[in-house]
Amino acid sequence: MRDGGRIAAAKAVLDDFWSRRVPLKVALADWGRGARYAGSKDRAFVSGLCLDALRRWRSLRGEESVRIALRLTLEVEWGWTAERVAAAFGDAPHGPGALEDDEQAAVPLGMPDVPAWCLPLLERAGNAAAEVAALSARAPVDLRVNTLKATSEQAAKACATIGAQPAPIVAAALRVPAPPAAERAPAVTVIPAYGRGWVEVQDEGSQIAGLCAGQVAGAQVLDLCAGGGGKTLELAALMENKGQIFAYDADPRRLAPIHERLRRAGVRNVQVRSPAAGEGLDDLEGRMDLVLVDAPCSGSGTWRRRPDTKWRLTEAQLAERIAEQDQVLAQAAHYVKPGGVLLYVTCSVFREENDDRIDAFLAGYPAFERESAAAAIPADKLTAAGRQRLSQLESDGALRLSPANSGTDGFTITRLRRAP
Ligand SMILES: C[S@@+](CC[C@H](N)C(=O)[O-])C[C@H]1O[C@@H](n2cnc3c(N)ncnc32)[C@H](O)[C@@H]1O
Repeated sequence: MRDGGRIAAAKAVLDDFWSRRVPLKVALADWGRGARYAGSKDRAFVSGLCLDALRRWRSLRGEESVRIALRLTLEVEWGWTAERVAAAFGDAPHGPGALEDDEQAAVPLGMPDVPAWCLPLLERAGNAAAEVAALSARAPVDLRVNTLKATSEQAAKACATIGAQPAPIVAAALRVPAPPAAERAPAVTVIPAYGRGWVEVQDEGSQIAGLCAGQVAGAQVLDLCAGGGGKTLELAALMENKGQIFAYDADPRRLAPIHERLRRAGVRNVQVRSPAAGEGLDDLEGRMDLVLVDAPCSGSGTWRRRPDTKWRLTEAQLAERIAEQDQVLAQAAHYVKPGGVLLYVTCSVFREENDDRIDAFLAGYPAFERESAAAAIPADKLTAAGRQRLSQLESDGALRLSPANSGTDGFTITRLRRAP
């Protein structure tokens, strides 16, 4: 496809996204089905352009005009010259139509690139201007080395072909820097090291959240919101396949990929319990050394990777997530043994989904008490600089990771100990 055709396609996808408010990947897939002529490079261009436009939608004037947002994305983010952009727009019959004078003259606005109703929440979370800017940037691809199958040296060597470098905080983690705008990130899932189960794609912040489980080899662990198993796999490696993990999720469809992932990663200490098979958790009551609640949340910490989700989030949805968080915390409490730990994790930076939920929980469950999450991480799992950094990121009883303060996705981690 010619550039003009690709830009016109991005406009059609964004128009569809805004009119239906579906996930961007749905709008892209629907366009792709009708565009059999589009090759993989065309699809990557269209999706990359849509994502970059949505990352800075308000400051690139998307609320005013999709065409202006696309023009500014290409010029400001992708570094195209004004002449190249104008030629592509006006390339009849492929392009989206020649730019008008007012479209040519539009300059970016100094607007925060989040929905207006989220601003007070981010202000309460602190450092709002820097966080909003960091949440609107591209993210690197982080890899977790699966120590059940490879050493960090083996994995680092095998992933050098895709530009992976040591990540700054987690000792064995690898990071593929975000590619320059207009370039594609390397396809991690096609490299042999991925096929062999040596590495998993997992943001460094998510890896840190899992490490807050602490010294768990040989322990009895319930991963109550296991979903596709990202943290289950990490816990199994941390436990060196010793002890037992029960992986559960209220939504059996979310659990579906876990079986294949466990197999590929060489995990042997996980029992999947699915409500679809009528498998409950009653026998685990009061028996778990650790219950991980990787809670359903707004995902505000992941807006770098999924910028469409910030524009789709509504206040009603946030209220629903908050109700689910209260429910799942209360549920989790019953499985923690006396002296055991409840680890509460969200990929949200909002205090409303973290501190407020924990305060509400502790009011009803006074046997639990906050303890340091960063201090629980086994020392050898962090780089020296990472250990120091994390010790500075704990405040009001939670470890707070974010693109601006730790260079990771936003995660808030609270460790609660049940009295013996
Ligand atoms: C953030 S996702 C989990 C991601 C997963 N741990 C991972 O690392 O890939 C949250 C999950 O919580 C599940 N969930 C929501 N309410 C629940 C409940 N009351 N009990 C168990 N799971 C629940 C959702 O179905 C969803 O899969």
